[in-house]
Amino acid sequence: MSSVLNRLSGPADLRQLSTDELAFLAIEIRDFLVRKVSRTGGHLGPNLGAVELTLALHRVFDSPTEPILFDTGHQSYVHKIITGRRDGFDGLRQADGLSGYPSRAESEHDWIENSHASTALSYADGMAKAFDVRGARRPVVAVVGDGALTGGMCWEALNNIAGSDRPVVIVVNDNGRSYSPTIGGLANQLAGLRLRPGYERMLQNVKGTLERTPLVGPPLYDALHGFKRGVKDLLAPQGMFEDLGLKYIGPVDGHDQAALEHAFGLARQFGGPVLVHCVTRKGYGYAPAENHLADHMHGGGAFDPETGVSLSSGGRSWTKVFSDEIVRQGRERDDVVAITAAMLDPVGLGAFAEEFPSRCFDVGIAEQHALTSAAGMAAAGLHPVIALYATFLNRAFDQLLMDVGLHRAGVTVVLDRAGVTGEDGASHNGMWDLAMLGIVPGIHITAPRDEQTLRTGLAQCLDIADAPSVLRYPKTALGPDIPAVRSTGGVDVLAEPDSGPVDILLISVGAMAADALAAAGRIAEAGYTVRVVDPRWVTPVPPALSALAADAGVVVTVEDGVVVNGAGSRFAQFLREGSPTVHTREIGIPVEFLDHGKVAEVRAAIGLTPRGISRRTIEFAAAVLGRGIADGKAGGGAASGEGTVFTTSPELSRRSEHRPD
Ligand SMILES: Cc1ncc(C[n+]2csc(CCOP(=O)(O)OP(=O)(O)O)c2C)c(N)n1
Ligand SMILES: CC(=O)[C@@H](O)[C@H](O)COP(=O)(O)O
Ligand SMILES: [Mg+2]
Repeated sequence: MSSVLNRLSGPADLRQLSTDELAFLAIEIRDFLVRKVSRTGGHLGPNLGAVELTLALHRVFDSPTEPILFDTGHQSYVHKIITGRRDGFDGLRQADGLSGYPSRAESEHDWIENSHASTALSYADGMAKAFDVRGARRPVVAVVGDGALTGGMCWEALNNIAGSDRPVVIVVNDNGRSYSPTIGGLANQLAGLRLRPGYERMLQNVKGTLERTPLVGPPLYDALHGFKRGVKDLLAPQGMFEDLGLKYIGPVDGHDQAALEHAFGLARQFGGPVLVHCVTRKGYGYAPAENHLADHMHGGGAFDPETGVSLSSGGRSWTKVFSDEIVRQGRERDDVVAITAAMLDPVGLGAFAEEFPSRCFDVGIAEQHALTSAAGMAAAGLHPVIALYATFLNRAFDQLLMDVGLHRAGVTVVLDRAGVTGEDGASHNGMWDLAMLGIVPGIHITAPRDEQTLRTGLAQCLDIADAPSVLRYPKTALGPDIPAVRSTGGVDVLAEPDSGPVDILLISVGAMAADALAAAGRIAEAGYTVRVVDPRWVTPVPPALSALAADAGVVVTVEDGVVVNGAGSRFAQFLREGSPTVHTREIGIPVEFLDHGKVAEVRAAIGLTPRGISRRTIEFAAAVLGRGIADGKAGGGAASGEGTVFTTSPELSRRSEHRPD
């Protein structure tokens, strides 16, 4: 059979295909996904599991008029292939290339693009209400994973959807996994339903026989139709959904094209809120993914398509250091417990869970619940450590503020993927935590710059029993330790000229230290004296910053977080209280949604590089200190000297020769 994939230009073409052509297309798509994603990296497992489901949806529903929404969106590659974007996969998740999630800029078939889980049902509810108000009632389809279904917003939406007569079609893509097996009562309920995948097929056979039976057949089928509810209750107790007022169809074999299309046809015909329970397998059709027990190749970088083995080296990572340190702490303190929101291994809690199975809790994709549940644990005498990706804390701000902060609960939140994360696009950058959390009364926030300060910082957080504490670090590779030249009042001085006052105090937040030091080298070459410090704690602001600022002409902060109300803003406000005339400048991430691309590319685009930091710092110093960049070499200002003697720790000065750009 000649390629079907190559002659596919849009969903309408799907409806002309024969059963055999569809089956062949599914094979071609799987082969395409493995070939492309093996080169670019991405979410292979989820998409291999959604091939037949997505094909069936586009054959039964008329996208984009009848919207098809993907919760989280990481499983929408097949949808993209079907909707004319096959040729873009060589640039998947790359700057100016195809997004790894739905993107309204890419296609009219993409209605939503937030990669935070558990939102699709709410969007669907809203759209269905809008179509109603506009007198343009039509089905809205939301594909939601069993993992996403553990998120609270789903149940808020279900409450609204089930209570209406609007045609919202909820397609549960149930593969039993988030990254690891999905947890909780809902998962058990779905698992119970999954055990009977033959249910729909059995029903089809009965229906077919009865329809062929003249006279008694049809009325008997109607009777059976009523009985079907009973049969299902017998075969698949699914009262949960039907008691909510949702019609339940399933469980359907999520890889049986005909069964899927039949079920979606029933759902479309029903014309009201309906849930179709599709049982799929993550990684289906590609043995390395099916056999990858950790997460069925849920996500990740480039890999060998023959074996599925990752091509990226393990190497040191912030996550691995946290993973090691939390186990160490867990051995010393039996009050330390850990919480993950369905990301046990990605956030580095796998080792802790293995050593302390009774002290590690996976709450599902339920960050809000994680925070308040942790507050409950703290109230009962434990010290919980919640490990999240920074961006996913956004939705749990009120819980952190009120349920933890107001209650002065000793809860530690460890934020991985803080700062620019790059390839996962706008909604995955961990860029809002410093700006968001600084307003929580009593909160303690630390940003380590290396392994040593991560370990120390975590231990210090665990010693805070009467307030929330937060420790945050990035996705980027973990470099060598950056020792301090000296410390003053808890503030680490990383580099300074040999003598006293300086033109510029450069405050580096957390993992920006290496870039800040590289920038300082450039600044010194421009003839300015500069002291680089790491305050270690963003809040409470270390008082020693005041004296350091008093000894500088200008103060510049650099952080991997939004620059409005970020750490720099807080330092500036603190310093102004002590010295109203202090000149401060903040360098960080602009208040924008950043397009996907490699971390280095995104940082370069926003000037968060040694070159960008030094340029903006020098411009600011020149403007305030009254010296043009050219004559900056003349020294003057708070300190002078031809060029600048620039003291860092010995090993550091060797390294700064090879400064990152
Ligand atoms: C609020 C939020 N928390 C965590 C994540 C990280 N995350 C991305 S996909 C995923 C698992 C999703 O499982 P499921 O919905 O079952 O989809 P599947 O990958 O199985 O198709 C998680 C936890 C996220 N995207 N959003
Ligand atoms: C959708 C999803 O799974 C995200 O949470 C993201 O892909 C995580 O990626 P990293 O773990 O590579 O940062
Ligand atoms: Mg799943």
